[in-house]
Amino acid sequence: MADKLVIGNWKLFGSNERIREFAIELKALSAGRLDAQQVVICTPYPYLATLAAVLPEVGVGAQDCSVNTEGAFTGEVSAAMLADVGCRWSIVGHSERRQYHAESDAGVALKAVAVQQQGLCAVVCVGESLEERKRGDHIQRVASQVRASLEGVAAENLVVAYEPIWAIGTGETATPEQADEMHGVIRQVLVELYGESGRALRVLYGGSVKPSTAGGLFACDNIDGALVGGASLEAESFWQIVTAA
Ligand SMILES: O=C(CO)COP(=O)(O)O
Repeated sequence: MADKLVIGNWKLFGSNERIREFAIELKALSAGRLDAQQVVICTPYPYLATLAAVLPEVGVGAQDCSVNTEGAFTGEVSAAMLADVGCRWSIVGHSERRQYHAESDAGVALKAVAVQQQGLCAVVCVGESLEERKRGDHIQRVASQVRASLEGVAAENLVVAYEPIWAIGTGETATPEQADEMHGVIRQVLVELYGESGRALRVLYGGSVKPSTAGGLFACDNIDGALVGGASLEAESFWQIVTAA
């Protein structure tokens, strides 16, 4: 498992029954080789506590978090609540949140701060659209997204995930060269923002990661792990990606 970090993002999938089956299957496949610091699963909110109970061998993560701590904010879930149910990670700024809920870079940064203030690790997502890549604007776009999405965010308990929008759920993975190039750019920005501690931050790749593509991506110097959507829903394919790390 080297020192890569693999995070599964279940998005809007799952059920109590599915999580219990998944736990049994993953325990059987992994036979004691799981490390909760390196393997994380982000489920919908209602299943976080179940996951923490049935699969303590993995880190438990949420897919979003409120900027608010408590109050009259119907429908929101705070970082303190996430911590309270055994959650140690939260994705913030996923492109699906940015697209369907109009989340801005500034809003994402506030969420990351809220997550970190409760001692959770924030997984901040960035990534360009297909149009931006075709125009040749992708490097500049992602660099500016990283800067703006990390405004006020600490280097401690921070992971950045590069997820090109055109590669999410499309079956079209970025090539290791495309991903490694962008990860190098992101690392440069992290050094700009945090000095030498920025160099040690983990930058994950996400977007159609499959057992067949994980090895090539993980072989790249700048790729510190993966944020896996579809392939994290089955214990077998998820475990194959974890073992490729
Ligand atoms: O959005 C993703 C993970 O956050 C990637 O999803 P897929 O792996 O299904 O492309």
